[in-house]
Amino acid sequence: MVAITTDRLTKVFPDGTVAVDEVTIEAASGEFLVLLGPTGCGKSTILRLVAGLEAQTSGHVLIDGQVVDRLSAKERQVAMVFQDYALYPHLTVAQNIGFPLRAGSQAAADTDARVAEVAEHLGVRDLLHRLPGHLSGGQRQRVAMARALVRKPQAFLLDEPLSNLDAGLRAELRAEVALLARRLAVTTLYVTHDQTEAMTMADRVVVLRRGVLQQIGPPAEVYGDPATLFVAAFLGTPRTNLLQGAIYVEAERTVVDLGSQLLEIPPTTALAGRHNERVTVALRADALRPVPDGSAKGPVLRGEVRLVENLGHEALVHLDTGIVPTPIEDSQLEHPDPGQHLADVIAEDPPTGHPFRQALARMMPHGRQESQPATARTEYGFYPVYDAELDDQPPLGDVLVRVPAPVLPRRGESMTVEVDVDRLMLFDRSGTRIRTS
Ligand SMILES: Nc1ncnc2c1ncn2[C@@H]1O[C@H](COP(=O)(O)OP(=O)(O)OP(=O)(O)O)[C@@H](O)[C@H]1O
Repeated sequence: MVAITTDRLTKVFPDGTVAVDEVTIEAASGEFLVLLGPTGCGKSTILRLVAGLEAQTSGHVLIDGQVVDRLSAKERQVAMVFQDYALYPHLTVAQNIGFPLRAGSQAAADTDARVAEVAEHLGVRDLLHRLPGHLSGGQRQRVAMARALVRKPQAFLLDEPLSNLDAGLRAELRAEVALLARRLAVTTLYVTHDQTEAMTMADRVVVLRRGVLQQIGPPAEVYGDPATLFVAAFLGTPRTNLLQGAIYVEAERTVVDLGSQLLEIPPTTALAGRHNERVTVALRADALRPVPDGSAKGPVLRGEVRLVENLGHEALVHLDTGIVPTPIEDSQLEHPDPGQHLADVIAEDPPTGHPFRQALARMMPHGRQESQPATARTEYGFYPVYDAELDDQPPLGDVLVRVPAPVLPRRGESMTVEVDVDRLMLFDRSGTRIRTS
C-alpha cells in the first residue's frame, strides 16, 4: 500500500471561496485517516483533490511519494465511494461490482473470481444477482464499497459513506468498514462530520475548520488534548462547557475568575505572564463530579439545577451557575476582542459617561446578579462580556454535569460539583490552548 500526502494543498473556487487552505497531511501506508469537521469545512474538497476529480489552486498531492498533480483520476488508482452509492440501477450487483474490471482488459473468468472474492469480503455474496433497487441502504453501500475495492486500489477514499443509513446500521457498518480497511491494509481517507465515527474508526483524526487544519492526531489525543478551542468545542458529547473567565496570578494563588465564581488552580509558571488575561475555560462533563457541599478536596462550582435529562443509566444535569459561556459562534473564535485587559479596565474603573465605558456597561450582566444562585461578584471583579443589544437576557450559563442514576437531583435544588483541575483546559482569546503543564 502507499502513503498519501497533501502538501500545502489549497483550493480557491472561482467565486473566491477558499475551500481548502494550505492543508498538509500525511496518511501513512495502510493508515485509516478520518477527516472531521462541520459542514463546509473542506473535507470533501480535499478528497476530490486527492482523487484528481478537482484541480488544486496551489500545493501538491503525493501518492507513494510521487507528485500526482498532473495525473488523471484514473491514473491515480485511487477508489472513491460517495454517500449516495452511485450504483447503476439497471445492472445487477455482480455487474456493478465488476464494472471497473470490465472496462479493462481482464478475462471474464478472472473478473467473476475477483467479484466473488470482494463480494465475500463485504458480505454481499448472496446478493450478486439482485438489482440495486431491491437492496437495503446498507446493502447498497456495501456494494458501492465492493465496486471501489475490486480493482485493488492504492487508496480508498470514502465521503460520508454511512450518512444515508439509520443509526443502528451506521454503528454496525462503521465497525465493519474500519475492520475491512485494516484487513486489506489499504490506505484510507474517510470523511465525516460525525465525531463518533471519527473517534471509533480512525487511526488518526484530522480536524478541519473553514478549510484550515486545526489538529491531527490519534482520537484519544485530539479529544483529551485539544490544541484549539474549536477542537475542544467540536469534540465532546454532551457539549463541552465553555466559560468566560480571567486569570489572576498572585504570589501564592492562581485563580480563574469566572465572574460569579472562582476556581483556584495549582500555581504554574505557564500562567505567570498571563495575569489579568481573559480566557475561555473548557470543562467536559467528565471533568465535573457532583459532591456533597463542603466535602470537595479541589475547587468547586455551585449552581441551581435548571433541568435534568434522564438518560436511564445516568442523567445530564443543566446547572445554572451564573457563569457566562463563551459563544462558540465562529466569529468569536476567529476575531477575538483585541482588548487584552478588558477585565482589568472594568474592575479598576467602573463605567462612567465616557462613550467607550457606556458600551462596556451595556455588556455587563448587572441585572442577573440578584436573581442567580451564585452570582455575587468575586473579589477580582471580572465581568464577562455579552452583547446586551443582541441578548435581552444574559446567555444561560448552564454547565452540563453527568450524574449517575439512580439518585437524581431535582429542579431548583442547589448542587456543588468538584472540578478535576487536571482536565480543566484554558484557551486564550485567539482560541489557542494555554498549556498549564
Ligand atoms: N464548486 C464550488 N464552487 C464554489 N464553492 C464551492 C464549490 N464546491 C464547494 N464549495 C464550497 O467550498 C467549501 C468546502 O466545501 P466541501 O464540500 O469541501 O465541504 P465539506 O466539509 O465536505 O462539507 P459537507 O460536510 O457539507 O459535505 C464550502 O464553503 C462550499 O460551499
